[in-house]
Amino acid sequence: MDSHKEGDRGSGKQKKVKIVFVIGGPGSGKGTQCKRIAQQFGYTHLSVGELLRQEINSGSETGSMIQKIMKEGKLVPSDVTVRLLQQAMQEMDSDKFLIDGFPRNEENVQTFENLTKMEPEFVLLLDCPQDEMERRLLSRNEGREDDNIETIRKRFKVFMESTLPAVEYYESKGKLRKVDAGKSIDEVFESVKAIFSQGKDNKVRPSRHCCKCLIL
Ligand SMILES: Nc1ncnc2c1ncn2[C@@H]1O[C@H](COP(=O)(O)OP(=O)(O)OP(=O)(O)O)[C@@H](O)[C@H]1O
Ligand SMILES: Nc1ccn([C@@H]2O[C@H](COP(=O)(O)O)[C@@H](O)[C@H]2O)c(=O)n1
Ligand SMILES: [Mg+2]
Repeated sequence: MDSHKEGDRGSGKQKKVKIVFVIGGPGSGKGTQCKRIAQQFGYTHLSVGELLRQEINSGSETGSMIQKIMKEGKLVPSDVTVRLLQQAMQEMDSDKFLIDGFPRNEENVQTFENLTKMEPEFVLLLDCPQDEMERRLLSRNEGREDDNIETIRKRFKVFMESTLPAVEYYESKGKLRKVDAGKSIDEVFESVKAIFSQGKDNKVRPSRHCCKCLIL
């Protein structure tokens, strides 16, 4: 896949595919905000966690490998994750994708760039204090196997150690857009809307501590 839709090749009309990544700690509200963004701004919402859970539910060998990793709060190898994501993107007739929960580490970034030859337009970071994320996950009640305190703590550690370096990569490229996600759903969406309405020009100034979650 490249940054132009396959079906447009040969017609002389090549449509550029727009990608926005949405990242943030576990429970920062990625899924909640993505649903609203998709509805209001016409994006196709793909949750990478959901794609991995679908693979688990398919009963495949890859699915049982993913299940063990998820239970431990760890990250699935990027070649597996990116191939599932690439397949889902190819199946959708869309030129605007909102990719929820990706990238989670620098390997995710490199594998995505290598396999798809695409880059995100920008990356939305939902920046939320850890105690608030923990409260939200413990009361989510959706039956997720990883919503227990042991796995939640492991997921926080992975976020700090593996995801934040990927956040910093996009910050250094001027592609990071950060919102305070510790507020109510409606208030967070107001900040998110401002970013999606302004598009490219709404850049954040680099800061020493790019993330509230850093201050534990
Ligand atoms: N701003 C908010 N204020 C209070 N509760 C929220 C807010 N945003 C989301 N929630 C609730 O917190 C829980 C986690 O939200 P959500 O599933 O959107 O997070 P997430 O970032 O996608 O988490 P995960 O990484 O585990 O998939 C849900 O029960 C959701 O309804
Ligand atoms: N890029 C990713 C995304 C997710 N995972 C694994 O799935 C779990 C759940 O993800 P959510 O986005 O639904 O929270 C996550 O804890 C990882 O185990 C992944 O490996 N790589
Ligand atoms: Mg989610």
